[in-house]
Amino acid sequence: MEVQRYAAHHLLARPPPASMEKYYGELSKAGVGPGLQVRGIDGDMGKGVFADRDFKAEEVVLREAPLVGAQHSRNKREAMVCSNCFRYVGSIELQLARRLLQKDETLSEADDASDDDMDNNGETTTSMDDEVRDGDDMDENDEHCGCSGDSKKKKALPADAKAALASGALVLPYSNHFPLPPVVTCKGGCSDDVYCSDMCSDAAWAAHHSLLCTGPSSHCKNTDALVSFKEFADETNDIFHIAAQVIAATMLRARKLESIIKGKHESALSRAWEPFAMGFKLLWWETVALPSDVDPADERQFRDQMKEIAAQSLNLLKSAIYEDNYAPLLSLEVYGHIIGMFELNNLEIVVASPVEDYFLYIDDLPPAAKVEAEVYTKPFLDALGDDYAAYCQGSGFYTLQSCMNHSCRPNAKAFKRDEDRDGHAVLLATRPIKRGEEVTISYIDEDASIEERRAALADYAFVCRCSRCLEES
Ligand SMILES: C[S@@+](CC[C@H](N)C(=O)[O-])C[C@H]1O[C@@H](n2cnc3c(N)ncnc32)[C@H](O)[C@@H]1O
Repeated sequence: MEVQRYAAHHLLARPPPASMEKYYGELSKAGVGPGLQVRGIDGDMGKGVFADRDFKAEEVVLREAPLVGAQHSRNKREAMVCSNCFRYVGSIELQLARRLLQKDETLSEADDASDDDMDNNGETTTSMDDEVRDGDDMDENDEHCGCSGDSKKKKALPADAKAALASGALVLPYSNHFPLPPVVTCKGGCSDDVYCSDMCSDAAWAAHHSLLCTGPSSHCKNTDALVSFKEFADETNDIFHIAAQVIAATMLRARKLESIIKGKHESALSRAWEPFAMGFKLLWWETVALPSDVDPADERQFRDQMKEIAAQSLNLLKSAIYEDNYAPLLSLEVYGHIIGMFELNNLEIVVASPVEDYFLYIDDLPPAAKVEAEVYTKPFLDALGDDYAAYCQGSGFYTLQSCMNHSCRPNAKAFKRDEDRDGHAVLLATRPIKRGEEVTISYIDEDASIEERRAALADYAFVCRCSRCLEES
């Protein structure tokens, strides 16, 4: 046990500046983040990202794929996207059918819930799940077009219309203007994940999915436990899905390295862990800010509940993929720090939907063509209501973006352009950035007052020391 604890501490130790700079230097030589350099900062700020050349205002500073990431589970049921690169797949018809079926399910769940409420004499309850569920408060991309379906007057669609959409028997006008890559199913045979190409399927399989697949060809030793782990994550916190990716990816890399560094499990594990060792981490349940609806007197109980939920999730994952050689990686301490790392570093994955583009296109057609097309499209738009504009939502950990410090006077921002239709993080310069200057983003709404900014940054567990906060305090 002591040995295991030591090994977990070893994994969680902050890498010394020299090995950190070597790691990012090698990434830079390999072409990751051209024009940027990661280096240590004086004081206790750890590391930051610096411009290695001048950037013009509005220029792309960084475009980077997530190291690990997942679509939020609720969103996964309505938007069908590649689990590796987050591009939409299939066809407009298939996407519409999925969305409509999901809407039906949500409505029937709501009916069941209102029946339950009646059973509870009308009382409503809040549970821990409300605190730990993640990603329900997306605020990007929520501009709606003027073509919103009329949900008040909506008529139920016949079931066969949805089936015809899903099977491809019903082709909507102009949908061929929005071609999507074909759906590639998981090579392990699970129905949880689909891909846009064999390349994406192979990449995910090699990186982590071979251990996290619930299908018949999975390499996981107990797929029943894995199914329970995934259901538990869906019910409590999506972030557990991504934590499992980190663990599976590290185990798979360590196995490969072991064949090179023969018999040295520990050094193979440390080397395999390196991409995540670099991420800034704190223990999840001790770090998250106390939600406003939790009484400060109940703080300990709140944190203990979060720890308990993490422990339950980890136990399910261990039943599925535990191996003695990687015991420290599967300790609660490391698991809690992986989730804490996401809390402090992750970026929202947002991908605009081709379904919204499609309805906007129909809305913009010349009047005669529009009337003709709407005979087919309007019933679907009405059935969807505002959901026609739902987009892909998820969360990802990005190697370079996660090294960027916050400033209330940032010089860069995360911004998806029209052409950015995948899960890459895209950062644009908000003003000219000179070579040698630190590249900073704002983690919060920087237009708020200093008090509001401080309160919002409590979620990230630090007191801001940017030039603006220093001036204003
Ligand atoms: C996403 S990480 C940024 C990279 C981090 N400096 C590192 O060494 O990995 C966020 C953490 O960096 C530190 N940080 C970022 N911006 C800061 C700021 N303006 N003032 C003080 N600390 C900051 C905080 O500890 C914060 O939790």
